Amino acid sequence: MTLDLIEIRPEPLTKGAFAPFGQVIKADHDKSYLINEGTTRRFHDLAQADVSDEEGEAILSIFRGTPRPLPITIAMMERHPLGSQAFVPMQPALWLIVVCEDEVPTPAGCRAFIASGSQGVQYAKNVWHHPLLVLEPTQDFLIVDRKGPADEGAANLEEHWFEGTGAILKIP
Ligand SMILES: NC(=O)N[C@@H](O)C(=O)O
Ligand code: NI
Repeated sequence: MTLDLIEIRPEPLTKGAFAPFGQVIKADHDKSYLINEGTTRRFHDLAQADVSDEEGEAILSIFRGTPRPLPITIAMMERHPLGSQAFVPMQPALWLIVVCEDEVPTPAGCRAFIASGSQGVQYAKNVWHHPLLVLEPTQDFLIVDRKGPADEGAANLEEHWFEGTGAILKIP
């Protein structure tokens, strides 16, 4: 079966452009102050984890991403109905983000962003996004998201697979 593929060109990640989907996590000087006798600059309160629904608690993990085959094809989107999910890169390499505002995601409704190695994001709760997309052989990310009660199963992961359609990311 041939897929009906559209092309999406990633746009540069900015706070304003990403605002409908969550927050950009970046060392923003305006939100910083010196601590530790002036030896450390704290970039304070850049994003707020939203994980407490249904007895959730915040956890920190590391995702070691590896590239998908080229051309990167977006065939599905996912979301976490019970909590936010933050990705903070642990090395200076570009990476990709794909999100969608629509209640039912479609390839044409997706927006793609290219992020620098000094930019992280937090997807707001229940925002459609594609699983981690990296460009280097391995890219580590610090993840802040939600752990729920043992019996909740996959309650915090909803997937939507496109049927017969998809999007190819045109990487600059
Ligand atoms: N499934 C999982 O833990 N990872 C995804 O949520 C993702 O956004 O990469
Ligand atoms: Ni996710």
